[in-house]
Amino acid sequence: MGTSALVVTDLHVTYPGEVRAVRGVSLQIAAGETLALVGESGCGKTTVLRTVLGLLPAGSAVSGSVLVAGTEVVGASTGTLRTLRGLGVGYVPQEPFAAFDPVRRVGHHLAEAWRVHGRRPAAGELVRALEEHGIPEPADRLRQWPHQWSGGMLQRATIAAATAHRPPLVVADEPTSALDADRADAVLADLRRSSPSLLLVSHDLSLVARHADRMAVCYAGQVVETGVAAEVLAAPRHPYTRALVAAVPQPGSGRLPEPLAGSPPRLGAELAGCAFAPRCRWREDGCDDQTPPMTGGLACWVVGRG
Ligand SMILES: Nc1ncnc2c1ncn2[C@@H]1O[C@H](COP(=O)(O)OP(=O)(O)OP(=O)(O)O)[C@@H](O)[C@H]1O
Repeated sequence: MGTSALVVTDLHVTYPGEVRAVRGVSLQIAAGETLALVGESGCGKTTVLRTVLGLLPAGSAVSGSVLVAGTEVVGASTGTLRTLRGLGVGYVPQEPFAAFDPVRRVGHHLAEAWRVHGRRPAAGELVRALEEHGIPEPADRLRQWPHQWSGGMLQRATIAAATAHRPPLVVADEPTSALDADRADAVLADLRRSSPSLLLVSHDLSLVARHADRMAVCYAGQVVETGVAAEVLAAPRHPYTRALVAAVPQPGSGRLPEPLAGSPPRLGAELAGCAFAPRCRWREDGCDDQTPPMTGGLACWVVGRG
């Protein structure tokens, strides 16, 4: 078997101010695979992504291991991380308009993917990059300003920049949340086609169902369930995953969405027991005592036993 695109082992990240955003996350992405990281706002998805990119704010405490195509990110030098970004891992941001400098032409932004590595794109390389992502009349388009492009086209240009050097892994943080459903599907299809392996952060479970091979469900900085995306979504096992799925409207099913009551724990303190227990309808005595271990893709004292 070849080297995995990403192996995260027992990752802990604490931001300055004692915010324990990630608490013992382990993940693996095989070559060719798309893994979706899902969960409510604040559960630590972006923090995992920032760690993979080596872009945590100064003063953050990190332990564990993050191997990107075999290269250790945790504790790596600034130089190693700079080389890794773009060559080892490409990044697609959430908001394409925010990613582009409004007073620079699109071609300038795209060329930056080469400049950061001390290179200059060869003649025709920028045009080819846009062509590969279905941008019509790329030579003319390169000379345009970001505001002359649609959000979907700009997001294809960020994908072109992220994959310019064919990195083995691409990470994308809610890459289609600013797009309508049709454009979102087209952009996701483009992203998957051009990414050898993909870590996709998304809160949109229907998008995950259509585009991810596997998924990991995150709650309060921990992974509580992981598995084949279609199987997890069709038959969620963890009480939190069940609640997430039940909260999604299913047009035509005759079933009303059930919003998840309560809020996640504050991330300042050590958590005792299962972090989801205070919101869990299956909670039993003992759930608060110890954190359930991840066994067979599930971290739950009650469901895991049954
Ligand atoms: N620079 C920072 N300093 C301190 N706390 C931070 C910092 N960045 C994020 N946090 C906190 O860390 C926790 C995890 O944030 P993170 O952005 O990883 O969550 P998320 O699941 O990606 O949320 P969202 O879907 O809203 O982006 C949150 O409580 C957040 O407020």
